Amino acid sequence: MAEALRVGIAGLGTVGASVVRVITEKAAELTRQCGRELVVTGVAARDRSRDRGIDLGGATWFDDPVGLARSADIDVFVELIGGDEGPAFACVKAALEAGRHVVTANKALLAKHGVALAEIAEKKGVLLNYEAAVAGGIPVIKTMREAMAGNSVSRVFGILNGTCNYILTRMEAEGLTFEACLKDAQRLGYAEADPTFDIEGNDTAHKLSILTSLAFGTKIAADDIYMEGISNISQADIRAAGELGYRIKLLGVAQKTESGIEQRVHPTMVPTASVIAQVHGVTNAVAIETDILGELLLSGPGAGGNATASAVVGDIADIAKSRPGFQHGPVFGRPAKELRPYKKAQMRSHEGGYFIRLTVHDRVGVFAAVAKRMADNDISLESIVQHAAGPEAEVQKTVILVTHETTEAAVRKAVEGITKDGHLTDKAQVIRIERAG
Ligand SMILES: NC(=O)C1=CN([C@@H]2O[C@H](COP(=O)(O)OP(=O)(O)OC[C@H]3O[C@@H](n4cnc5c(N)ncnc54)[C@H](O)[C@@H]3O)[C@@H](O)[C@H]2O)C=CC1
Ligand SMILES: N[C@@H](CC=O)C(=O)O
Ligand code: NA
Repeated sequence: MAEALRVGIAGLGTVGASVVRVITEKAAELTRQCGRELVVTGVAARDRSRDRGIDLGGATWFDDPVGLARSADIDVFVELIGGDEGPAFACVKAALEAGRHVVTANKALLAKHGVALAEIAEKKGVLLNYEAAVAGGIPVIKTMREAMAGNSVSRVFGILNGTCNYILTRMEAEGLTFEACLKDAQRLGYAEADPTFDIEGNDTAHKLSILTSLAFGTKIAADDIYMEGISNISQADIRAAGELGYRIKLLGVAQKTESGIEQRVHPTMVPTASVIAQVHGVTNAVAIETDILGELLLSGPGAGGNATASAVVGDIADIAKSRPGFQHGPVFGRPAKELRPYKKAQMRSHEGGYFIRLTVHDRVGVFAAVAKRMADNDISLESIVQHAAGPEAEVQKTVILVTHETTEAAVRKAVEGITKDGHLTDKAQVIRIERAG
């Protein structure tokens, strides 16, 4: 049997501790599958005395993750610290420069430094594996990088953040508040160390930027993503969506358009009957549309210790099985130096349907004024619903408009006009509708 693969793990939190547990509990099966043992020879974390309920065996403890990254006693360095700079960046770079294979679950790091790190990995002839960084346990990186050779992707989109999908699902199903659902997501180990990254869309954007690069062969451009989170989605939006046959999901979407690549993250109305609308709780889903394969939808657990550890251990096992000259190819599917510059499509030219919820004064002429602003901007309406609006029902009404296909620029202009007309009692809520199978 080949020599054992020596693994160094930095970060022993939700994911790190689960990875150690899986490697320990599944040792015999992993050895059979990889043809060699996986042994954790070194670990680094902040608090040495904490009881994590895991068996670290004879692993050497490092207070400094960079020291572990450079250790001669590891073959693969696993980064599970998090963050796009600081210790995570320093130790991944150090490990690659020292010629160690790297496995990471850190999408924030890859969104910012992925191309530069890939260049180092490719120069050094080592692997940089990151399956856990996008959609947790779903094998979407392997699928896009290895199983779809020759396919040209036109659109990739999905539910990429387990915390947000968990919050939206429970708000709808149980009528709970946003805050209560977020607290539970944190308790269950789904949320980022700073949960604003989840709820404001940054985490989805980080993941989307990686998928965009794999899909279109472009450099990662996370800063060019249009982004809106779910923190201002209310029970009123969820109810209104339901009445009109939609469900609200936080989607990340990357698609080819005539003017470039559109990358956007925002709450989205998807038809209740679509498959993606049936993706509940912490589950993620990624839809990929290509010329050869057609439409592919992958779904599965997107966050949490076990789901994420499954992807991390899969990446380590790939390294255990790899032999020089028989590796899975470049980090982002094409050699890092050959990734093309990313050409951004402006959000104002986005085309699609829109849901617009207006809370208006209940007085003569308001409905007609709203309809006029729509017509002035060439926006044709699929439906208009008017309701009494909550406790102020005597004096205000809710008007919900669903548009046919139009442009973002037209909708923004119409809503600006309606706001200027002075009929609104609250800020207009605009949610994009996505075509989804
Ligand atoms: N929790 C989840 O469901 C998922 C997490 N991820 C990613 O996995 C990574 C880890 O996430 P979690 O385990 O949830 O975070 P966590 O906060 O539970 O664990 C992070 C660990 O890193 C340690 N750490 C911090 N600074 C350190 C330093 N200077 N040296 C050594 N250790 C240090 C902390 O003490 C902690 O043990 C992050 O990049 C996260 O985005 C990816 C997919 C899912
Ligand atoms: N915070 C993330 C963890 C996985 O990437 C999420 O909720 O999806
Ligand atoms: Na994954």
